Amino acid sequence: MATVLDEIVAGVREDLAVREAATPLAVLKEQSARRASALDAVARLKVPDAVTVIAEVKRSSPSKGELATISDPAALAAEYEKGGASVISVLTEERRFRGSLADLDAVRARVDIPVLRKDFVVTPYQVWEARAHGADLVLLIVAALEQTVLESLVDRVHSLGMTALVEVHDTEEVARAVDAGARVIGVNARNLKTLDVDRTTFSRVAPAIPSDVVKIAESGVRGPHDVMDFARAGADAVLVGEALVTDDAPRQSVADLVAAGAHPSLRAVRQ
Ligand SMILES: O=P(O)(O)OC[C@@H](O)[C@@H](O)c1c[nH]c2ccccc12
Repeated sequence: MATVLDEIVAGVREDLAVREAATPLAVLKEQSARRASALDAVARLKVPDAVTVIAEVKRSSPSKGELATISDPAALAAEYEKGGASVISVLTEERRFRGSLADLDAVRARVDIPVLRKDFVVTPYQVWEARAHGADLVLLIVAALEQTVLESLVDRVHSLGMTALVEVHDTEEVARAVDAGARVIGVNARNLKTLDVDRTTFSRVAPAIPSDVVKIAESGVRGPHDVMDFARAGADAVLVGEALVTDDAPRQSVADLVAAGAHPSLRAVRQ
Protein backbone atom coordinates (compact mmCIF):
# COMPACT_ATOMS: atom_id res chain seq x y z
CA MET A 1 0.00 0.00 0.00
CA ALA A 2 1.28 3.45 -0.85
CA THR A 3 2.31 5.47 2.22
CA VAL A 4 1.86 9.24 2.64
CA LEU A 5 5.56 9.58 1.85
CA ASP A 6 5.11 7.66 -1.45
CA GLU A 7 2.18 9.88 -2.39
CA ILE A 8 4.06 13.09 -1.63
CA VAL A 9 7.09 11.93 -3.63
CA ALA A 10 4.87 11.01 -6.60
CA GLY A 11 3.44 14.55 -6.64
CA VAL A 12 6.91 16.05 -6.28
CA ARG A 13 8.11 14.06 -9.31
CA GLU A 14 5.21 15.37 -11.41
CA ASP A 15 5.91 18.99 -10.48
CA LEU A 16 9.61 18.42 -11.06
CA ALA A 17 8.99 17.21 -14.63
CA VAL A 18 7.26 20.52 -15.38
CA ARG A 19 10.16 22.58 -13.96
CA GLU A 20 12.77 20.45 -15.76
CA ALA A 21 11.00 21.13 -19.05
CA ALA A 22 10.94 24.87 -18.35
CA THR A 23 14.49 25.29 -16.94
CA PRO A 24 17.24 23.07 -18.35
CA LEU A 25 19.92 21.86 -15.94
CA ALA A 26 22.51 23.96 -17.79
CA VAL A 27 20.58 27.11 -16.85
CA LEU A 28 20.49 26.09 -13.17
CA LYS A 29 24.24 25.49 -13.30
CA GLU A 30 24.81 29.01 -14.66
CA GLN A 31 22.55 30.47 -11.95
CA SER A 32 24.44 28.49 -9.28
CA ALA A 33 27.76 29.82 -10.53
CA ARG A 34 26.53 33.39 -10.05
CA ARG A 35 25.56 32.76 -6.40
CA ALA A 36 27.76 33.60 -3.44
CA SER A 37 29.24 30.43 -1.89
CA ALA A 38 27.02 28.49 0.49
CA LEU A 39 27.40 29.40 4.18
CA ASP A 40 28.95 26.91 6.61
CA ALA A 41 25.91 25.60 8.48
CA VAL A 42 27.76 23.08 10.65
CA ALA A 43 29.70 25.82 12.42
CA ARG A 44 26.46 27.63 13.24
CA LEU A 45 24.48 24.57 14.33
CA LYS A 46 26.99 22.99 16.70
CA VAL A 47 28.16 25.47 19.29
CA PRO A 48 29.54 24.77 22.79
CA ASP A 49 27.09 24.81 25.69
CA ALA A 50 23.98 25.56 23.66
CA VAL A 51 21.28 23.94 21.59
CA THR A 52 20.72 26.04 18.47
CA VAL A 53 17.38 26.64 16.76
CA ILE A 54 16.35 26.02 13.15
CA ALA A 55 13.12 27.97 12.59
CA GLU A 56 10.82 26.84 9.80
CA VAL A 57 8.60 28.69 7.32
CA LYS A 58 5.68 26.27 6.73
CA ARG A 59 2.12 27.13 5.67
CA SER A 60 0.52 23.75 5.72
CA SER A 61 1.28 20.12 6.49
CA PRO A 62 -0.24 16.75 5.57
CA SER A 63 -0.92 16.01 9.25
CA LYS A 64 -2.47 19.34 10.29
CA GLY A 65 -3.64 20.96 7.03
CA GLU A 66 -3.46 24.75 6.90
CA LEU A 67 -1.33 26.17 9.72
CA ALA A 68 -0.78 29.81 8.73
CA THR A 69 -1.25 32.03 5.67
CA ILE A 70 2.29 33.52 5.73
CA SER A 71 1.79 36.18 3.06
CA ASP A 72 5.33 37.47 3.59
CA PRO A 73 7.70 34.54 4.25
CA ALA A 74 10.77 36.83 4.20
CA ALA A 75 9.30 39.01 6.97
CA LEU A 76 8.66 35.92 9.10
CA ALA A 77 12.21 34.66 8.47
CA ALA A 78 13.59 38.08 9.44
CA GLU A 79 11.70 37.85 12.75
CA TYR A 80 13.18 34.38 13.33
CA GLU A 81 16.66 35.73 12.61
CA LYS A 82 16.20 38.64 15.04
CA GLY A 83 14.99 36.19 17.68
CA GLY A 84 18.30 34.34 17.40
CA ALA A 85 17.60 31.44 15.03
CA SER A 86 20.78 29.86 13.63
CA VAL A 87 19.24 28.55 10.40
CA ILE A 88 15.96 29.16 8.54
CA SER A 89 14.14 26.14 7.05
CA VAL A 90 11.91 26.89 4.06
CA LEU A 91 9.40 24.34 2.79
CA THR A 92 9.45 24.38 -1.02
CA GLU A 93 7.07 21.44 -1.60
CA GLU A 94 3.93 22.86 -3.19
CA ARG A 95 1.06 20.37 -2.95
CA ARG A 96 0.97 19.37 0.72
CA PHE A 97 3.03 22.11 2.36
CA ARG A 98 2.05 25.06 0.13
CA GLY A 99 5.67 26.15 -0.23
CA SER A 100 7.63 27.22 -3.31
CA LEU A 101 11.05 28.11 -4.65
CA ALA A 102 9.80 31.71 -4.66
CA ASP A 103 9.56 31.46 -0.85
CA LEU A 104 13.16 30.24 -0.78
CA ASP A 105 14.26 33.17 -3.00
CA ALA A 106 12.45 35.69 -0.80
CA VAL A 107 13.92 34.33 2.43
CA ARG A 108 17.43 34.05 0.95
CA ALA A 109 17.29 37.68 -0.13
CA ARG A 110 16.29 38.85 3.35
CA VAL A 111 18.37 36.95 5.93
CA ASP A 112 22.11 36.56 6.47
CA ILE A 113 22.03 33.18 8.23
CA PRO A 114 22.07 29.77 6.44
CA VAL A 115 18.87 28.64 4.71
CA LEU A 116 17.68 25.03 4.39
CA ARG A 117 15.70 23.84 1.36
CA LYS A 118 13.05 21.57 2.91
CA ASP A 119 11.55 19.34 0.25
CA PHE A 120 11.41 15.76 -0.95
CA VAL A 121 14.66 15.73 -2.92
CA VAL A 122 15.00 12.64 -5.10
CA THR A 123 17.14 13.78 -8.05
CA PRO A 124 20.37 15.79 -8.58
CA TYR A 125 18.34 18.39 -10.49
CA GLN A 126 16.66 19.43 -7.21
CA VAL A 127 20.06 19.81 -5.53
CA TRP A 128 21.21 22.18 -8.31
CA GLU A 129 17.89 23.98 -7.95
CA ALA A 130 18.51 24.43 -4.21
CA ARG A 131 21.93 26.00 -4.92
CA ALA A 132 20.62 28.14 -7.77
CA HIS A 133 18.02 29.54 -5.36
CA GLY A 134 20.60 30.26 -2.67
CA ALA A 135 20.15 27.35 -0.24
CA ASP A 136 23.02 26.47 2.13
CA LEU A 137 21.54 23.17 3.30
CA VAL A 138 19.41 20.52 1.61
CA LEU A 139 17.16 18.01 3.38
CA LEU A 140 17.58 14.39 2.24
CA ILE A 141 15.12 11.86 3.70
CA VAL A 142 16.65 8.38 4.04
CA ALA A 143 13.23 6.69 3.97
CA ALA A 144 12.51 8.19 0.54
CA LEU A 145 15.78 7.12 -1.13
CA GLU A 146 17.57 3.98 -2.28
CA GLN A 147 21.03 3.78 -0.69
CA THR A 148 22.97 4.42 -3.91
CA VAL A 149 20.77 7.44 -4.67
CA LEU A 150 21.17 8.75 -1.11
CA GLU A 151 24.96 8.45 -1.41
CA SER A 152 25.11 10.29 -4.72
CA LEU A 153 22.79 13.06 -3.48
CA VAL A 154 24.85 13.59 -0.30
CA ASP A 155 27.97 13.83 -2.48
CA ARG A 156 26.27 16.28 -4.83
CA VAL A 157 25.11 18.51 -1.96
CA HIS A 158 28.59 18.53 -0.40
CA SER A 159 30.39 19.05 -3.72
CA LEU A 160 28.31 22.19 -4.29
CA GLY A 161 29.54 23.51 -0.93
CA MET A 162 26.22 22.95 0.83
CA THR A 163 25.44 20.76 3.85
CA ALA A 164 23.14 17.75 3.67
CA LEU A 165 20.69 17.44 6.56
CA VAL A 166 20.02 13.71 6.39
CA GLU A 167 16.73 12.76 8.04
CA VAL A 168 16.25 9.45 9.88
CA HIS A 169 13.56 7.78 11.98
CA ASP A 170 15.38 4.77 13.45
CA THR A 171 18.84 3.32 14.04
CA GLU A 172 18.94 1.39 10.74
CA GLU A 173 18.44 4.68 8.92
CA VAL A 174 21.24 6.23 11.03
CA ALA A 175 23.60 3.54 9.74
CA ARG A 176 22.55 4.32 6.16
CA ALA A 177 22.98 8.07 6.71
CA VAL A 178 26.48 7.58 8.18
CA ASP A 179 27.48 5.22 5.33
CA ALA A 180 26.33 7.87 2.87
CA GLY A 181 28.67 10.43 4.44
CA ALA A 182 26.20 12.51 6.46
CA ARG A 183 27.80 15.20 8.67
CA VAL A 184 24.44 16.40 9.98
CA ILE A 185 21.64 13.98 10.93
CA GLY A 186 18.10 14.98 11.86
CA VAL A 187 15.94 12.58 13.84
CA ASN A 188 12.33 13.24 12.88
CA ALA A 189 9.85 12.56 15.68
CA ARG A 190 7.10 12.45 13.04
CA ASN A 191 6.76 9.08 11.37
CA LEU A 192 6.35 9.88 7.67
CA LYS A 193 4.25 6.75 7.13
CA THR A 194 1.68 7.31 9.88
CA LEU A 195 2.31 11.06 10.52
CA ASP A 196 2.25 10.41 14.28
CA VAL A 197 4.70 12.33 16.51
CA ASP A 198 6.65 10.37 19.12
CA ARG A 199 8.92 12.68 21.15
CA THR A 200 10.87 9.72 22.56
CA THR A 201 12.28 8.93 19.09
CA PHE A 202 15.29 11.25 19.47
CA SER A 203 16.49 9.77 22.77
CA ARG A 204 16.18 6.25 21.37
CA VAL A 205 17.90 6.94 18.05
CA ALA A 206 20.54 9.58 18.93
CA PRO A 207 22.95 7.18 20.74
CA ALA A 208 23.53 5.47 17.37
CA ILE A 209 24.78 8.72 15.82
CA PRO A 210 28.60 9.13 15.87
CA SER A 211 29.87 11.93 18.13
CA ASP A 212 31.41 13.94 15.27
CA VAL A 213 28.05 14.18 13.48
CA VAL A 214 25.73 17.11 14.28
CA LYS A 215 22.47 15.86 15.85
CA ILE A 216 19.18 17.62 15.24
CA ALA A 217 15.83 16.88 16.89
CA GLU A 218 13.07 17.54 14.35
CA SER A 219 9.31 18.01 14.87
CA GLY A 220 7.00 18.24 17.83
CA VAL A 221 8.85 21.00 19.72
CA ARG A 222 6.08 22.92 21.55
CA GLY A 223 8.21 25.28 23.62
CA PRO A 224 11.26 25.79 25.86
CA HIS A 225 10.54 22.67 27.92
CA ASP A 226 10.88 20.40 24.87
CA VAL A 227 14.13 22.15 23.86
CA MET A 228 15.57 21.36 27.29
CA ASP A 229 14.44 17.73 27.05
CA PHE A 230 16.11 17.32 23.65
CA ALA A 231 19.23 19.07 24.99
CA ARG A 232 19.45 16.54 27.82
CA ALA A 233 19.09 13.76 25.26
CA GLY A 234 22.11 15.13 23.36
CA ALA A 235 20.68 17.32 20.61
CA ASP A 236 22.92 20.00 19.11
CA ALA A 237 19.94 21.74 17.50
CA VAL A 238 16.16 21.60 17.26
CA LEU A 239 14.02 22.19 14.15
CA VAL A 240 10.75 23.95 14.92
CA GLY A 241 7.87 24.68 12.55
CA GLU A 242 4.26 24.55 13.71
CA ALA A 243 4.80 26.13 17.14
CA LEU A 244 6.41 29.19 15.49
CA VAL A 245 4.17 29.68 12.43
CA THR A 246 1.05 29.56 14.64
CA ASP A 247 2.51 32.02 17.16
CA ASP A 248 1.57 35.73 17.40
CA ALA A 249 5.08 36.71 18.49
CA PRO A 250 7.49 34.41 16.60
CA ARG A 251 10.55 36.58 17.32
CA GLN A 252 10.03 36.37 21.08
CA SER A 253 9.20 32.66 20.87
CA VAL A 254 12.42 31.92 19.00
CA ALA A 255 14.29 33.96 21.63
CA ASP A 256 12.63 31.87 24.37
CA LEU A 257 13.67 28.63 22.64
CA VAL A 258 17.24 29.91 22.16
CA ALA A 259 17.41 30.89 25.84
CA ALA A 260 16.18 27.43 26.89
CA GLY A 261 18.84 25.84 24.68
CA ALA A 262 21.55 27.84 26.44
CA HIS A 263 20.19 27.34 29.96
CA PRO A 264 23.05 27.03 32.51
CA SER A 265 21.48 23.92 34.06
CA LEU A 266 22.19 22.04 30.81
CA ARG A 267 25.97 22.49 31.02
CA ALA A 268 26.49 19.55 33.33
CA VAL A 269 24.55 17.12 31.12
CA ARG A 270 26.28 18.25 27.95
CA GLN A 271 29.84 17.52 29.13
O1 LIG B 1 6.05 21.59 12.66
P1 LIG B 1 6.94 20.82 13.56
O2 LIG B 1 6.26 19.70 14.27
O3 LIG B 1 7.71 21.72 14.51
O4 LIG B 1 8.05 20.11 12.63
C1 LIG B 1 9.02 20.85 11.89
C2 LIG B 1 9.77 19.92 10.94
O5 LIG B 1 10.49 19.00 11.71
C3 LIG B 1 8.83 19.22 9.97
O6 LIG B 1 8.21 20.21 9.20
C4 LIG B 1 9.52 18.21 9.06
C5 LIG B 1 10.50 17.35 9.43
N1 LIG B 1 10.89 16.59 8.39
C6 LIG B 1 10.17 16.93 7.31
C7 LIG B 1 10.23 16.47 6.00
C8 LIG B 1 9.40 17.04 5.08
C9 LIG B 1 8.50 18.03 5.43
C10 LIG B 1 8.43 18.52 6.74
C11 LIG B 1 9.28 17.97 7.68
